[in-house]
Amino acid sequence: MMTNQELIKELRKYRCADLSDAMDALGLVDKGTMDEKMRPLRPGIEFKGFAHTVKLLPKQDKVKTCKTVEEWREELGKGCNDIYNFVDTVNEENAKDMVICIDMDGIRGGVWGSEISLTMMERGVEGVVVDGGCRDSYETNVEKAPVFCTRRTFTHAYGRVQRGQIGVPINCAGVTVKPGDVICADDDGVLVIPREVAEDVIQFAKMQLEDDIKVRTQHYQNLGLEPDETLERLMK
Ligand SMILES: O=C([O-])CC(=O)C(=O)O
Ligand SMILES: [Mg+2]
Repeated sequence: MMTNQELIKELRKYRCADLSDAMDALGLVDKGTMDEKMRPLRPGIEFKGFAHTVKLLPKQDKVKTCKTVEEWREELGKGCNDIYNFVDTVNEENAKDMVICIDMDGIRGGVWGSEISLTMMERGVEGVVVDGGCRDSYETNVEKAPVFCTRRTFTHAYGRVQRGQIGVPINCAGVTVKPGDVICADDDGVLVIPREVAEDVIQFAKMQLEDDIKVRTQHYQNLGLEPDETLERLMK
């Protein structure tokens, strides 16, 4: 049995493609494959970590009509206190290797954005996977925030969702994610590897990547290309 730290260090060597092929080898074809609507906010985001799950629910109460900005500030503050109660379950002690996974139950709303990205980057999370919306997308990319989401939107989460549960199994882009499952994200999408099979995938992923590097190294030579970091993943 590997420690989580040993496991994640090893899994970070592999591409989602290698890990997915390894899941295939174990008979788990597409069991952890999130819907392809789950995309990185920009090319080049890659991370792996352990799921911290958040479930939000469709808003039940009617929204208020505010007549003054003071009234609106108070109302929005109340709404945010409700929706964002998960923020303080993440801190500098537990954030390392954590991937926040949010299920918005199919509701529109930019629960993620350029401010909460900075909050979570300060705390030290590995990444964020939102089955739902991210807004302030341009700023979030300027900040180099590690965000995957199924939609971009300018809308807020206020008036659209409300508090659900934290640390329970969720449905995230078509896959059941349990707290502690391994979340693997790169330009191809997001793969969920249940913790209980995560050590078993390694030998198969290693085979896939070793074979790939061998074949592609030959192509690089044939084409007169300089080797790059994609051929050096196993040296990390
Ligand atoms: O209001 C929110 O929390 C979502 C948002 O726009 C941000 O994080 O910048
Ligand atoms: Mg914002």
